[in-house]
Amino acid sequence: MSTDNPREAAPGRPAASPALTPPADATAPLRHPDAPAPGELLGAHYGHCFGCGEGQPHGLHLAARAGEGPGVRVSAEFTVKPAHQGAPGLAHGGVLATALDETLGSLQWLLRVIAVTGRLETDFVRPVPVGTVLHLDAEVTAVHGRKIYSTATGRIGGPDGPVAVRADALFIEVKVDHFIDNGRPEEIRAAMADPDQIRRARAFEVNP
Ligand SMILES: CCCCC/C=C\C/C=C\C/C=C\C/C=C\CCCC(=O)SCCNC(=O)CCNC(=O)[C@H](O)C(C)(C)COP(=O)(O)OP(=O)(O)OC[C@H]1O[C@@H](n2cnc3c(N)ncnc32)[C@H](O)[C@@H]1OP(=O)(O)O
Repeated sequence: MSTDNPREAAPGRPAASPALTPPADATAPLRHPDAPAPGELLGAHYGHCFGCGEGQPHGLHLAARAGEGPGVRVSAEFTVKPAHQGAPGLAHGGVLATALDETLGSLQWLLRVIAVTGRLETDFVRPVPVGTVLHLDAEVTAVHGRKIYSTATGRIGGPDGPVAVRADALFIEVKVDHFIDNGRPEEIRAAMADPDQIRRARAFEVNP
């Protein structure tokens, strides 16, 4: 994985908006003691997730791993398929934003909190052709109460290749009730009847 700072790699890039700038009293993120080990595949948090689920034929099938080294990091790979096109032979920008969102979301496995995306700011730096393997890295930069600040890059040509897309994000911690109260009842009923899904949901919660 490249160690360069994605912000430094982007001279002239405007600073993230104030909502994505951690306040002065934000703290460094803590990797939970029961977090997956560095290098471990994280698996899907929900089988029908468009980003990571195995049950979505045209989904991204993003496979994320717990990051190596210090900090709260993950890496992931996403292969751009013909179903992901926007322009002929090129990935759709919204699909690339989804890949960044999903990679950032998978940081929750390491924090062991459940959170949803509140804000996602994306830079599209280079076009991404169909067939590309996008090498994604994401890291939590700070935590303030329920607010989780994070950043991600997607590189082409290899884990140290040039940055094609990048994002800064704010995730907001929620309880599992967020899904139970808001999701369509049939999917919620099915998820709650699936012991494997309950186990996956609990893997995110320190105090389920
Ligand atoms: C049994 C069923 C189990 C099923 C689940 C199974 C497993 C799931 C487990 C984990 C999931 C794991 C991985 C997921 C991986 C990837 C998925 C991709 C992630 C997504 O794709 S997820 C979908 C898109 N996402 C949404 O669908 C969110 C819709 N939205 C809301 O649901 C609310 O909007 C919410 C909850 C965000 C906040 O609502 P709220 O009422 O709880 O909190 P409140 O408004 O008080 O905000 C508290 C503080 O955050 C600040 N704040 C809030 N929003 C902000 C914004 N947008 N910009 C800047 N600051 C913001 C406030 O300013 C305040 O800041 P302060 O504390 O400083 O005042």
